[in-house]
Amino acid sequence: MSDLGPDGPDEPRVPPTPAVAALVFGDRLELAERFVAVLADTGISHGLIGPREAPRLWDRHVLNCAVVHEAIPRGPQRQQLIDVGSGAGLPGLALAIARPDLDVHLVEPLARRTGWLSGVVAQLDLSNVTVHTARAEAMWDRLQAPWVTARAVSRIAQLAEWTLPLLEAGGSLLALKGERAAEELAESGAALQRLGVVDAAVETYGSELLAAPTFVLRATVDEVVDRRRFRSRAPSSAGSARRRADRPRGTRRNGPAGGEPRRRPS
Ligand SMILES: C[S@@+](CC[C@H](N)C(=O)[O-])C[C@H]1O[C@@H](n2cnc3c(N)ncnc32)[C@H](O)[C@@H]1O
Repeated sequence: MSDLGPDGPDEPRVPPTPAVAALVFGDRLELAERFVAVLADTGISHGLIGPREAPRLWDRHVLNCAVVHEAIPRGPQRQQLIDVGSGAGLPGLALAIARPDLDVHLVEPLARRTGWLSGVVAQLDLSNVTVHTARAEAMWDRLQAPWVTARAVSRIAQLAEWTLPLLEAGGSLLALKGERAAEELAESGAALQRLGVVDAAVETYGSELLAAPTFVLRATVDEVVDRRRFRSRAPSSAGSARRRADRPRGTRRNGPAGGEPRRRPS
């Protein structure tokens, strides 16, 4: 792997490790450095991250994502986390490196991206990561966790539709957002409530460590969300075909609340 950029020897592609990275990653710093090196190399050459991002891979991407681990208390047991729309492994891989006590599921529909992600997981020998090639909605019957993360996937109302059914009762969606997170929450608070969110707030992480802190829109549910609240059509997967086959004849997925069969007009 070359550490020189495409513009020649004066243009280093792998950014130097900032001192603060050791505070965030502790004894996993070397793994984080290897992740940054892969991002700077095949992450860019495979188009998962823009070439202009190379100099700011640490502060704007890997550290910016990893500091969010503070939102997740350490418990006596391993916890599951589902990262939706992982792309180049952000925030999922950054969190899996920072927190080996988490079992991280990367959910990303584009096979080209999950192929790359699986390669990185193998290269870094990360035993706490599983990669799924699927949309979030296709995982509703297959994964459930107390934590779901996402960065730059969609606005919060749409993201909530896709991800809330992946949460256990009491679980939280942690959506990494820009500076306008509070505005987005104000616009979408009512929609989130309708979707089953009982508590939503904007939190900041990394204020003492990073030049620009990370804004997280946290949306919490108190019970497993009834998927019939959602407009999103079930994905065409073996799972949804099976669910359709299981459904009594004459009923529809988006039937009236309570799941009563919709009556045919006589
Ligand atoms: C702009 S990229 C962001 C990637 C990464 N999270 C980051 O911050 O660099 C958005 C990603 O979300 C994925 N995506 C879009 N809709 C999705 C869905 N319904 N379920 C899971 N992933 C989705 C896309 O394939 C894409 O990789």
